[in-house]
Amino acid sequence: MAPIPEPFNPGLPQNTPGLPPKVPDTSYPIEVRKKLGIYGLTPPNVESHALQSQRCMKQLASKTTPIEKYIYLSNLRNTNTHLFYRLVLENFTTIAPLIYTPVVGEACLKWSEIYQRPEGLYVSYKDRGSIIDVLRNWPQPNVEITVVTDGSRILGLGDLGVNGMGIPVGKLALYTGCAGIRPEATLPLTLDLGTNNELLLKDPLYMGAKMRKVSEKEEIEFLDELMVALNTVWPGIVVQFEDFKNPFPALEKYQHQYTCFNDDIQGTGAVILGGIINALKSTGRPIRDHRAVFMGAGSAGVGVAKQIVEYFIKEGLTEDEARRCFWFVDTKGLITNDRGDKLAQHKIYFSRDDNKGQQFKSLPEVVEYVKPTILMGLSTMRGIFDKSILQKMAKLNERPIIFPLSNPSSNAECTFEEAMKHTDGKAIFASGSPFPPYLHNDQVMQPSQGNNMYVFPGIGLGAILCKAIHITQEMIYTSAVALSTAINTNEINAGRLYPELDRIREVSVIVAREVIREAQRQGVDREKSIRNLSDSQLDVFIRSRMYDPTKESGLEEIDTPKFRSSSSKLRVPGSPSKL
Ligand SMILES: NC(=O)c1ccc[n+]([C@@H]2O[C@H](COP(=O)([O-])OP(=O)(O)OC[C@H]3O[C@@H](n4cnc5c(N)ncnc54)[C@H](O)[C@@H]3O)[C@@H](O)[C@H]2O)c1
Ligand SMILES: O=C(O)C[C@H](O)C(=O)O
Ligand SMILES: [Mg+2]
Repeated sequence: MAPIPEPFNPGLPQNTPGLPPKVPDTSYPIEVRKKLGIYGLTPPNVESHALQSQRCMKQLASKTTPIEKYIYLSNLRNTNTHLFYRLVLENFTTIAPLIYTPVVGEACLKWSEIYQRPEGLYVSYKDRGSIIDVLRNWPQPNVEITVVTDGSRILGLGDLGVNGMGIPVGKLALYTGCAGIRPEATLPLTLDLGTNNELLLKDPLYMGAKMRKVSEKEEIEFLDELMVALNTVWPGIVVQFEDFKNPFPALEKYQHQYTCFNDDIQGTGAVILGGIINALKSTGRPIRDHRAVFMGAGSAGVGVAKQIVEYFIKEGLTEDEARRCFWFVDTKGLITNDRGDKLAQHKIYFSRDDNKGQQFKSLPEVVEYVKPTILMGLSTMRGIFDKSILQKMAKLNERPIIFPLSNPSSNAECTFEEAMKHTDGKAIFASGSPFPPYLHNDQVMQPSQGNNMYVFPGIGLGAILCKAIHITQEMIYTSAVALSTAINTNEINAGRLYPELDRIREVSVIVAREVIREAQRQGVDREKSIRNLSDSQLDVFIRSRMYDPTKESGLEEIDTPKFRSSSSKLRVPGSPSKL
């Protein structure tokens, strides 16, 4: 494997291709420094992890803008990965918004300006016919998971072309942070299929091809080659599709062929179902009496509603009754069969046929007509849940469910403060990006964050560990139910819909366990040796496979057998057979 060409830096040791880099880490004992041949490259004192963290958090605090903090953390991840992840795990609620939404959105917008080094792999349309050769240039041999985007719909920020690389990088940092996938087993992948963003096409600093986005047919032909190439270089690799403008064709085509899922349709569907199960319980209203208005009928909106339909059916509604609990609004208004335009395929399932010829052009009209109990925002439209809509929701409902889910924060349909103020604290709330707590009538109200980061790390980890052949719809659904049960009594009493974020590793273990169990029930697991483990043994097994940056000694560099992937080489505790 070819190493990533490093710029000449006389102060850094040479790395061995395929092995973790030698990092002059100030916590390494003297013997380790000597064994690694890096003795003398660090100041003499051997520091504790706590002291290192203290210095880093001070340095982080000294950066005045979010983007400076993002750049600082990126540099740390690239120069001392274990220290970076120790910091992430100790300070998850502080650091997640800096490496993920919302700041990753700003980083993508400015990617051409802030770019310093390769952090993932770029595959271009002109590489078709030889995609596999580009993949083989990636220096890590044991890749187990990739997050792939074409940058065409980055959060709610639109088409950012190859500047979208921040998203695979950020999602995979959460895979490592939240689910303990080893950093060297992750591959951030960005496809340069062109861009329709005029500003980027004119920007001399833009680093992608100055060509318009290829056609849908050309895109799928390219993806066909990519999927074969990925599975040839890293057989069984888990592929997470992310932030594609039109993700439906790829998901339909590949979900029964490869180990893959779409995070925006399926991951989001699962995380919102997990939260809505808890929200519905707090309204005390029977399920069949709920009416949901969805602002935005894209991949995320439809993905979320379909997942909730499945839940309503399991709770006793017929499919038709369940489907009819949903009203979708897009740029043209309420989606109806007789609106007069040709509906995109994914909108047809929820299109209304009971509007008696009436059409509703705006959200206020739809809210007036439907009298919803649930308002979901996946429209990218900042502020569309305005004061009058929120007041109306509070008038209609004792506890209105209001989920402004668009990312980043600058695209949210309303803020937590707005939701609390205009519903007099009655809203049951979750947003895609984090908001600060809000003081209402002397009570500190805590917002919930309905972001797919609660499930995708556990789904990926589960799929890797059981060596899933496919990631089935049932595995996705199960991840949602697992998430809904992961919340504890204290969190429920504090009004939360999701577990506290600093318990995210525990949550990922629960999600991974249930995903593995579902794969086993469906017979799509290739790793049969873990079938007989009890739930608690399975949890021990999962934890044993999770990367723990506090346990890394530095000797992995010279101790090849320890350079491992999550799914191979280690023994299952209590299991006689080697995996
Ligand atoms: N919270 C999460 O975990 C999560 C997950 C996935 C996506 N999202 C967010 O959801 C948003 C949408 O993502 P998507 O993948 O569905 O995008 P998409 O482009 O597929 O869909 C966007 C939808 O919004 C509608 N829309 C846009 N402008 C509108 C307007 N002015 N009035 C009415 N409707 C309008 C479009 O018609 C479309 O139906 C993004 O902001 C994304 O960040 C959040
Ligand atoms: O990236 C996120 O924060 C969530 C989601 O995948 C999105 O596209 O907004
Ligand atoms: Mg996304």
